[in-house]
Amino acid sequence: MTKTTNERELALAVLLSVLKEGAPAHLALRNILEKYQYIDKKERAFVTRVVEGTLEHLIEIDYIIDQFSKVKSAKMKPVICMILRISVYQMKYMDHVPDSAVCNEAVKLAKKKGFQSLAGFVNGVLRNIGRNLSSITYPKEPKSLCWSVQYSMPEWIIDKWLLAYSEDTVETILQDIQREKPTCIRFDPDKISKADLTNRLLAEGVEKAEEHPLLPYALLISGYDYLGFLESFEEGLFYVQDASSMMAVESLPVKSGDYIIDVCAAPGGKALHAAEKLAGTGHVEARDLTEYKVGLLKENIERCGMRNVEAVRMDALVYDEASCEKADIVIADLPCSGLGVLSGKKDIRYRMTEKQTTELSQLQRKMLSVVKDYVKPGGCLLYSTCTINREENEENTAWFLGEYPEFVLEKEKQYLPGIDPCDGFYLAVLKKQES
Ligand SMILES: C[S@@+](CC[C@H](N)C(=O)[O-])C[C@H]1O[C@@H](n2cnc3c(N)ncnc32)[C@H](O)[C@@H]1O
Repeated sequence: MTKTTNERELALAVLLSVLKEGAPAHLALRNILEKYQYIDKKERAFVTRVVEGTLEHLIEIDYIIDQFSKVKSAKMKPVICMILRISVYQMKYMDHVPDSAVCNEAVKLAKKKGFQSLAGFVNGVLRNIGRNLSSITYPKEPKSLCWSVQYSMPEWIIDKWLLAYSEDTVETILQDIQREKPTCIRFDPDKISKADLTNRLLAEGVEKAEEHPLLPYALLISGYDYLGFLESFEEGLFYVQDASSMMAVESLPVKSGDYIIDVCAAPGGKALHAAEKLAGTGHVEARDLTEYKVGLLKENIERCGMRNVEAVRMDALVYDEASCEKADIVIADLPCSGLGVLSGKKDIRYRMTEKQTTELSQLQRKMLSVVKDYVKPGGCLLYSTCTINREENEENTAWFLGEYPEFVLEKEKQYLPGIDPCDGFYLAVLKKQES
């Protein structure tokens, strides 16, 4: 087996686990890169690029395959379909890989995976695509179909956004989602200065580290292999988090000594950020539903060396009498459709359905009506999601204010990808009146 085949085989394994078994892409990719730590930086970059690129262009790739294959992609054996997909991605988007090499490797991989009898089919479809790639015609209308193929976004999502935002805004969002972006990290200026952290990162092999335009304690970094390998990460000197998500805690009136409950806290971005704002005082109770999630919280608390935050297993849907009117701040960063973070999590768009977004908005309402009681009079409830779906955001906040007039809206902001310099994110700060 050649090294090249090996990389494609790893990409194939990740994509099958994502698109066939429903594993989240970032976790499936991380697991395989951790398992194959011995492969070099270039090979790891190839696997990452093929996985992310194939997901990013999946609808377009299937459209291309379906132009040249009698058996449509939806009807193919999953392994064969996925081999064709990663191959079309390389042919269309990786100029340095010759089409003939892509075809040969695809045929070898099909045989290796036990599909000897379909090797000719794979070869025929790919050679045909290779010959005609530059003359493929794309749909021109309706807009949602045209953009669906161009930006590989399911049509129902585009239709939903077109109802909420202008055409220009929707196209800006779609373009931004396809753009390659640096990773955003948060650091605690009380622990390390920006200059010292930047120097550490550059010394550890990160190519670029720049201040984020929204926040002085956020850096945009790029040109690294795997963050988990960096000593500065292991030492807890930074936390990977988008700036929009940092704006949630940044919008809160956190003061020394506050008691804060984060009802859906894992993996801990906002809980740890709030604990940092407390500067060693007060207490953050970081809750989540399962032992696994509480484990993730504990890992991050430990790595960041925080003492004023504690991970607790608790169901946000079940009323906790002991918390009634105890918290200065309740953070409700609730499960959502994730349609604001499609740039980093490229697979969400293929998993989420319209029906699920409605179910999620109902779930969010239920959670809010339970956890609102934990806020002290005069305290605040933060409601946030990483989606740009109005039903889960502004509409839920309007519903909440109608149901619970003891709360008033202090702040509300919808960040949009491409319009704001960050992911899509929604936040509402709701203050509970004193009387
Ligand atoms: C958007 S994520 C939270 C992200 C987190 N606030 C952060 O900043 O890192 C939503 C979380 O809600 C948790 N969750 C889902 N249902 C829950 C429930 N019934 N009770 C508590 N947590 C729940 C999920 O496990 C997930 O970790």
